[in-house]
Amino acid sequence: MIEYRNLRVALLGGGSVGAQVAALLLEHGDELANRSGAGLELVGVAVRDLDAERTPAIPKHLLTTNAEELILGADIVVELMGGLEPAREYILQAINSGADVITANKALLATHGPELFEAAEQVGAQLYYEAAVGGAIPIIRPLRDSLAGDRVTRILGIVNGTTNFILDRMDVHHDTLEAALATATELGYAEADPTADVGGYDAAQKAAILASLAFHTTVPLEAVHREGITEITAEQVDAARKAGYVVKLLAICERIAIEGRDGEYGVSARVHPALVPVAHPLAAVHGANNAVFVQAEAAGDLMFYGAGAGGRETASAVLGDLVSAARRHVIGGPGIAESTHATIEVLPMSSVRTRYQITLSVIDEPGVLATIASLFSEHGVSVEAVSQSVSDGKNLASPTATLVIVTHEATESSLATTVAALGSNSVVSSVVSVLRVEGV
Ligand SMILES: NC(=O)C1=CN([C@@H]2O[C@H](COP(=O)(O)OP(=O)(O)OC[C@H]3O[C@@H](n4cnc5c(N)ncnc54)[C@H](OP(=O)(O)O)[C@@H]3O)[C@@H](O)[C@H]2O)C=CC1
Ligand SMILES: N[C@@H](CC=O)C(=O)O
Repeated sequence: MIEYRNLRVALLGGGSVGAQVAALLLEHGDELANRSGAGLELVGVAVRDLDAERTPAIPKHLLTTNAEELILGADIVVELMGGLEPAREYILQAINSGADVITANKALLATHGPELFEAAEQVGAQLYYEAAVGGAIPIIRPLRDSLAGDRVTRILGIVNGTTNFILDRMDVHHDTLEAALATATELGYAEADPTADVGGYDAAQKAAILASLAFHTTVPLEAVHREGITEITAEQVDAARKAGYVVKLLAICERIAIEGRDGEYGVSARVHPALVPVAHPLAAVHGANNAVFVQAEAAGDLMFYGAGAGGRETASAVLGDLVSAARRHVIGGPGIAESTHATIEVLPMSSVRTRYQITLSVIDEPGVLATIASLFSEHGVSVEAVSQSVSDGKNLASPTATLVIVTHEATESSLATTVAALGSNSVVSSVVSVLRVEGV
């Protein structure tokens, strides 16, 4: 039997993820010690309510409400409380007392990442955050280490398990958004405040983290364009399916050429619902799974897929970080600096180019199609396909028809002016919906 040196592990949070981390750490301690070269001793779990029921149960003697005391003397601090404060304060306390830190807190990293990385660099500590994006999927390490020698050009993915679960339920089981969210919450996928999921905030935080890492810069959270799924209706999901698409909440981070500045590039990051063709691999991502496509100049296309949320699944990524942190303690040496010091221009949403599907309710009379087509062309947006459904016959005095128009790639700004012109034209009764089309 090998005698290992013990590392003291303090866990902050014993909720969906924290309780699973504690259980796995206690169950698999010997195996983890063999892989790390050090024993991992769980010295305590900080929570708010000592009497709350936990699944799986955490031994009572490990629970404490005194996080600050727990951090003192820990070699590794695992932050799984969520939220900005006091998580930020505790992480800084841990770093400054010489501990390595593991966190799954994307909200904190997207908001205060530079401050935390800087603090860690100052004292030679390491901040690990594999679980912050994509749950169980290894995506942070591949971007930070495996692809460090390549140039990433695009990331396209589903990075929020809750919204994917909801949209999938709406599509496959015809659940309402509210019913599907209640199930996602029960299953431990949703954030403490699920507005973070359905409003696209959680995905935007993950997009900021991925873009910063992939493009070796700092992409502030405020620079990520964000739209959630709260406006997506059952009718849109059904209509999309009939037209050969699935609605997904996507995060897209791109390195794009800056118009009018030869040879110069900027980056953009956006989160919004989009239509994905049914044949695209992202359309087959069901439940709370996530999938991230990474395009890099030399590597080409890579796809990362798996459980994007869930306590036990996410705990797997946290334990991977724990083993890495323990190995670093055994081997010694400085931490890996986050290479986000370069400043690359973050481009506004108006400069993004993509395709769109616009659904219009129009007056059903001769010449309307020609008027609509000329409005698109006047604003520099090229139409790829048009389909028209017959008048509903409800109002015979002024019959209407539904036009579904799919465009070629256009900039957001030209699409916006086109939609404004359509909305104010007398042949258009209403602009029913505008959705971006991705993954074509
Ligand atoms: N759930 C998931 O699928 C995933 C979650 N994450 C991230 O992991 C982190 C944890 O998520 P999750 O486990 O779902 O969250 P939970 O809300 O289930 O758990 C939070 C835990 O932190 C404790 N806590 C909160 N505030 C304090 C405080 N001020 N002092 C002491 N303890 C505190 C709570 O104590 P008490 O139980 O007593 O209330 C609870 O045990 C979050 O950052 C989340 O974004 C990342 C990937 C996936
Ligand atoms: N609420 C998040 C949890 C994981 O990050 C999600 O649904 O993806």
